Amino acid sequence: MPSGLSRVQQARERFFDEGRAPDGWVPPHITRSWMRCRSQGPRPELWVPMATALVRERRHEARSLLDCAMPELDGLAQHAADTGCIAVICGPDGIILDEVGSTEFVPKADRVALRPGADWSEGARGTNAIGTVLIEREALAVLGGEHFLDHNGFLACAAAPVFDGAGHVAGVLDLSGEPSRLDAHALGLVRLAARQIEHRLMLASARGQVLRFHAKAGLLGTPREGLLAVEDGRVVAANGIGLSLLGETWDSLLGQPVERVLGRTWSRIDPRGEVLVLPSGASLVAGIAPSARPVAVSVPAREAPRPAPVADPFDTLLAVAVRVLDAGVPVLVTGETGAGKEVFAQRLHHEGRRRHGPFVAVNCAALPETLIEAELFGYDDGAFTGARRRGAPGRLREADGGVLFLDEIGDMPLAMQTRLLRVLETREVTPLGGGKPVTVDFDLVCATHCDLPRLAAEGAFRSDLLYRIAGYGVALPALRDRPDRRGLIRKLFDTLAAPRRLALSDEALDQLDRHPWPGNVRELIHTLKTAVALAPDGGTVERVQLVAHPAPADPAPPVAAPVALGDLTAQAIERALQACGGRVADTARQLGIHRSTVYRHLAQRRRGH
Ligand SMILES: Nc1ncnc2c1ncn2[C@@H]1O[C@H](COP(=O)(O)OP(=O)(O)OP(=O)(O)O)[C@@H](O)[C@H]1O
Repeated sequence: MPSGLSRVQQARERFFDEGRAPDGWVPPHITRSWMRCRSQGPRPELWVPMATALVRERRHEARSLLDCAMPELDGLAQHAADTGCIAVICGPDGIILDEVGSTEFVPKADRVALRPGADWSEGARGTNAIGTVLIEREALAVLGGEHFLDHNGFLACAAAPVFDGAGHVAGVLDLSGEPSRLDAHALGLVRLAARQIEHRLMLASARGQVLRFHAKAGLLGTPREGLLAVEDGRVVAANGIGLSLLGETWDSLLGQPVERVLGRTWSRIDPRGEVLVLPSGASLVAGIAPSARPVAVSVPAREAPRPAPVADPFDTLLAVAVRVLDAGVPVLVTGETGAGKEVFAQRLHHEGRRRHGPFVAVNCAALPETLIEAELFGYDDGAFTGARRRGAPGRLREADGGVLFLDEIGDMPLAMQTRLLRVLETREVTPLGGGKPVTVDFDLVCATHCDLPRLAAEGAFRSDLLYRIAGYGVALPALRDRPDRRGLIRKLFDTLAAPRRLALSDEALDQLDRHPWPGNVRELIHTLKTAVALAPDGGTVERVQLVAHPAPADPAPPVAAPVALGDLTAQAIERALQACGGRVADTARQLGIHRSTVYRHLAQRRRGH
């Protein structure tokens, strides 16, 4: 379908390498989207699957959209299967709710997580047909290299918004395939199907009396008619066709007295149809639609077209934790470094009741003790003399209405623990400098690699705070203990290797599966990235380079006692810190460890451990 792929290539070079606007080289909606995506900064490289139970819940929430879309999806399924594409329907947040189409394309779509439960908003995936439609609010195509992220470059997608009667996007319908397979009619097809879904959705859900109208009498009663819902003499909903027939927009029309729009004679309209003379002098044929009724929900929601993947402990833990957090209970996530505690917290936010509020993450080990108080609780104008004279609200207040994530909570100094406890008890924050207390409302997620009950027993952590933050505990398993380890390794490899079309040999998979992974998923991702970087395009990774770690089951030699290892790590960090002039980021890079490990070391040094 795309002609001029090289133009896109040139546009990419202009934009990504030279920082120049790609105007005229790609369609204007692509330019606008690239600009938005660049200003948002980097996005996660990997897609973390949504728990199956949560996908089911999303589908239940969107059941009227799905019921109304089902006839169109069934219609598109055949077209998609014949052309080697898939058709998907998403909710208003860009989460894919259902997919149908070519079984041949599904595994390829899977590589980039184009599947139910995945988030295809622009914020998550950069420029793509679904996410860009949600922002541009019109049907459009995104072809090959027009995708913001390189690894989506093998896709060609055409999508159209589905509007409800108030002009909100209720969902997005999308056709996706490889550029050579998506035909020239795809955009017209999704646009037409989206209109039909809107028509059905409006008839099924509009309040009041629904009027149908068109300039041509023969189109009355078809999905190409205009619809207007009237309640208490005012317009409460309209479909897009109705707006264009009347020359209105949702903003100009909703809430208006119906006489203003349709003229005095509107009340004479009957079900058989009547000629209506508008205040503008134009005439339309109008009738009354059968009374609105709630959409039938007896049809069971469609299940995802493939069997559920091997049980992912992350998924199971997440589904329960979301419910607990949504009930206002603080969640404490524990697990080894790199096990995915922060990813878990982000997903709790993303899938919980506060998903539209902020996600504010504070790494308690990364903040110098002198700054942590101001950073968390904020300060009033004049609380400090010198550089920053204006006040700051503090991270706790920034989290209002959202989720506050306190990472490495075990490293929080005792004085700060006391203040935090007071905030959690009173739900009020008092900024430094004696300002007035401000009420805050957030859901709390904390994480730690420490044994908090032991710290509490030793007096290094307040036990009353421990009870407050650990309303519900989630212990993330280490990678070596995960039953789905092989599947996870393969999935991460496939995602990272997709742009290079690499395969992973069974021997390499066995080798990865046997490794003890003390650095958990973080170490696995680094290892896979290195393997992918070293392999030739289109080849097979036969062996991977692994750092030698003593396997946990190995009889450990006496010198490798954990304490001695801990000391060795501390010495290595100290040496690297010295060599890097105390710069944490450089130190972490030199040692190939995460910055938070260095910060944690510094925090322990501060506390004299
Ligand atoms: N289930 C997952 N799928 C994909 N990537 C993951 C998953 N879990 C973790 N990761 C990746 O592994 C890395 C480490 O994850 P994260 O920072 O959440 O771990 P952590 O337990 O908070 O580590 P630390 O205690 O060292 O801060 C990140 O790059 C993250 O993107």
